[in-house]
Amino acid sequence: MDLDADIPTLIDHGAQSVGSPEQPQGSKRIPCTIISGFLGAGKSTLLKRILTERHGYRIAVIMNEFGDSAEQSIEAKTINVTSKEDPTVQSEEFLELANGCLCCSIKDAGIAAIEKLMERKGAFDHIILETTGLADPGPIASIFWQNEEYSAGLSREIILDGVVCVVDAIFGRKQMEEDHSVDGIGESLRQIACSDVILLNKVDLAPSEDDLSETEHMIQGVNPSAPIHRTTRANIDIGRIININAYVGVDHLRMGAFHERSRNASLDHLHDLVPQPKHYELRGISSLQVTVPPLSLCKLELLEEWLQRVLWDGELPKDNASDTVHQINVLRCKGLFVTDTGKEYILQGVQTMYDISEVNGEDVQGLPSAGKLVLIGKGLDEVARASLLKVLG
Ligand SMILES: Nc1nc2c(ncn2[C@@H]2O[C@H](COP(=O)(O)OP(=O)(O)OP(=O)(O)O)[C@@H](O)[C@H]2O)c(=O)[nH]1
Repeated sequence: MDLDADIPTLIDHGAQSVGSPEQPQGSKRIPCTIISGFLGAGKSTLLKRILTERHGYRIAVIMNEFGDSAEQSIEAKTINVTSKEDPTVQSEEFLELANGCLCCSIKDAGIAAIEKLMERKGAFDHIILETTGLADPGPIASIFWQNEEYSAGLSREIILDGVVCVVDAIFGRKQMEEDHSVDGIGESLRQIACSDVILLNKVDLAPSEDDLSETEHMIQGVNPSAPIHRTTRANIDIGRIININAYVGVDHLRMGAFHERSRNASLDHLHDLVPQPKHYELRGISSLQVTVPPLSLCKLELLEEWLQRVLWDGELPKDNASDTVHQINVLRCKGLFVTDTGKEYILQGVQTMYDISEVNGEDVQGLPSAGKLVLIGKGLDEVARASLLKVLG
């Protein structure tokens, strides 16, 4: 199943930030894609494909290790000397590949690896970061927002493009059904919840069409907003997983005491993304989708307060009629809001962080008559829906 029609594409038209530092003239930020995936689902197969195929993109791939997956099987044009201290020492941290890609091995995870890579700026146009070993992509996606060091420096150079999850078509369903962890949300479900694109890989091994459909149905139940692409040996048009601009408009975070408005942004088709509301729950994870009518600015503020309560305090605002605490754990949220004054806003959020940014006037092509809101996480039941609808009503 290809759900392209439902892709929540957020397109950057070079909109200017509101309340955020201006981009230096002529500097274009490098998009970064995070790849997560179930054990054995085909992440390395996908990366190998990216590093070897002639796709025309110059991609820097940061792998947790390339000893077994790349070095032996990929013909490198050069093995670069990268030691600053002693240029005669070959550290083999970077491989420049025949197809124009750059392969980089993470020994020091996260920011340090990206910083090191950025020393080679100009040699690539896109970064792909593999998260093997870091099963939950949420925290790594959030370093693009929350890490002070990162925000101060690299976020001016790099922008989160999207999170891709590779799911095993054979064992994926079982992994999701049996998924558990101490806080009740297992790794595979977190990965699906946080994804912007899903590759259902190993479809050649699937016993039947029904079996694949059932897995897709389960994935969609957890994350209705991510398109699913069926693949064999991770054979995917690379344009479907990179430059998807899933996070455009998110430069700054709002978390705890942070209250920064971020840059403008534009979007395309977000209003088409949400299928009809239905409640589907898998190990406590479900999604809540609502159509949001045109809002007054006052209503928009009330909606934002509701979101803050849910994202930051992990509970619904208390109903006057009862003292019951209704706990919520949101892993991912996204939305489009339209105001009665003709403005559009997009919401993007990962875990406790979110950003609401106004869409640039010139980027609004035919104002949709209504907005949408999608929340993915725990506790998003009918009580949560009623509470949200009360705010919107
Ligand atoms: N038949 C078939 N085999 C596949 C497919 N994709 C990957 N494989 C094989 O499945 C095995 C696991 O694939 P990897 O790409 O190593 O999976 P991974 O997600 O990187 O695995 P971990 O890093 O161990 O979690 C390898 O033997 C691949 O050759 C596919 O679509 N069909």
